[in-house]
Amino acid sequence: MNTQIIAIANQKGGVGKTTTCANLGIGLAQAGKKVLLIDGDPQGSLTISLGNPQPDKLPFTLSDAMGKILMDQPIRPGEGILHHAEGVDLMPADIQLSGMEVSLVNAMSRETILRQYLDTLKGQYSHILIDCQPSLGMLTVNALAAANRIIIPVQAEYLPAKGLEQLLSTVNKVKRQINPKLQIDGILLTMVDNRTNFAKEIAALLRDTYGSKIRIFGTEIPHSVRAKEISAEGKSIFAHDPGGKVAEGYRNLTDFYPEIQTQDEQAAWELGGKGYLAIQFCEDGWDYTLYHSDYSVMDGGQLDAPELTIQEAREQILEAHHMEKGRRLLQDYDAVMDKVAEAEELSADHRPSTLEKLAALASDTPAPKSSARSAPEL
Ligand SMILES: Nc1ncnc2c1ncn2[C@@H]1O[C@H](COP(=O)(O)OP(=O)(O)OP(=O)(O)O)[C@@H](O)[C@H]1O
Repeated sequence: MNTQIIAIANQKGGVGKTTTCANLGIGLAQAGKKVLLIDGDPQGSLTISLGNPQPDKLPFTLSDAMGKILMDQPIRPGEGILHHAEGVDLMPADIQLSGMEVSLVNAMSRETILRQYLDTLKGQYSHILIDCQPSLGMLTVNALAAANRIIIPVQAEYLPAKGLEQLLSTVNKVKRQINPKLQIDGILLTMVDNRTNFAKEIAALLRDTYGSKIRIFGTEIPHSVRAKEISAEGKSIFAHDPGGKVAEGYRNLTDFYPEIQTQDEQAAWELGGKGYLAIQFCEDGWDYTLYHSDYSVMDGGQLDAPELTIQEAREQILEAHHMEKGRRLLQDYDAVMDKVAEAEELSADHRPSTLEKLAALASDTPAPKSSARSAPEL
């Protein structure tokens, strides 16, 4: 099984990491995925919110698992993993994990201890979600080193720019030095209060500042006291308040999530009025086509660099075509391809047929010219 490992990270506390981890995880499990949640925070809030009010009474937690990896001791299959009634598995955490963080400082391969632990579990799950602690310390670095994706929840109440810069620079460092596969899935706005314009302003600010580099999820999680209640209940928002708006938000995020995986392999962008770029993963790298605004072909080719993420490939392609400046607005790939097909059909309709050409020759009047630049000559 190909396992997606998703770190839910933001060094700012109380932005909705735990709530997102639990509800996206349970949402994915309800959609038939095999999901493991990892509590990566010594506060154990994920562990508590999934019905284990006293994490320090649990016989085995993440610090034990990481300790065994550090000591080169074997871990029994499924050791310490708890099962939640709503279909997810959980590797819990308790306060001992902060002691583990201290011992990691002098350990060999200290950044990859969690990765080594997850390597023992990988084939058994389609998704592993890690709830990170609110800091950029060694435990978060371990989570980023183990993950291939990151979701960044941002509370829509504060200007998040400065903290985000720090987080992004840590992500880039981890990507450069330890984990080149790491990529940011997107920023998720949480606790959005629709009675104020604040969320809209923050979303607009985030789009302006990061929109060309990072996806800002179209789905937002509304603010609701019902979300606050779930951690005491030990269940998901889907069980606690299935008809509520927070459940709807997390349901939308869950539905959208598999699409993100597809978008990693093929995507299209509108280039701020200059046309479109479509990219698709192929065996040797990235196949791409640039289109004019009328969807006629401008240029195309292949970038022989399969190690790049789709966003990195996009930037290299645009740079090679001197189009690096300006906006890139993510489009629905299939919708763009439909438009391209329509434009091709239209240009084929306008292309003179052989009969028309012969008739034009006979009557000595010129045949109508093809309007599409992409159309091959007859
Ligand atoms: N959509 C929401 N509406 C209202 N309250 C929410 C919502 N989502 C989460 N909360 C509440 O906000 C608080 C912080 O949420 P959560 O624990 O998920 O954040 P966190 O980023 O994991 O925090 P920490 O950094 O401390 O681990 C909790 O009390 C939670 O119940």
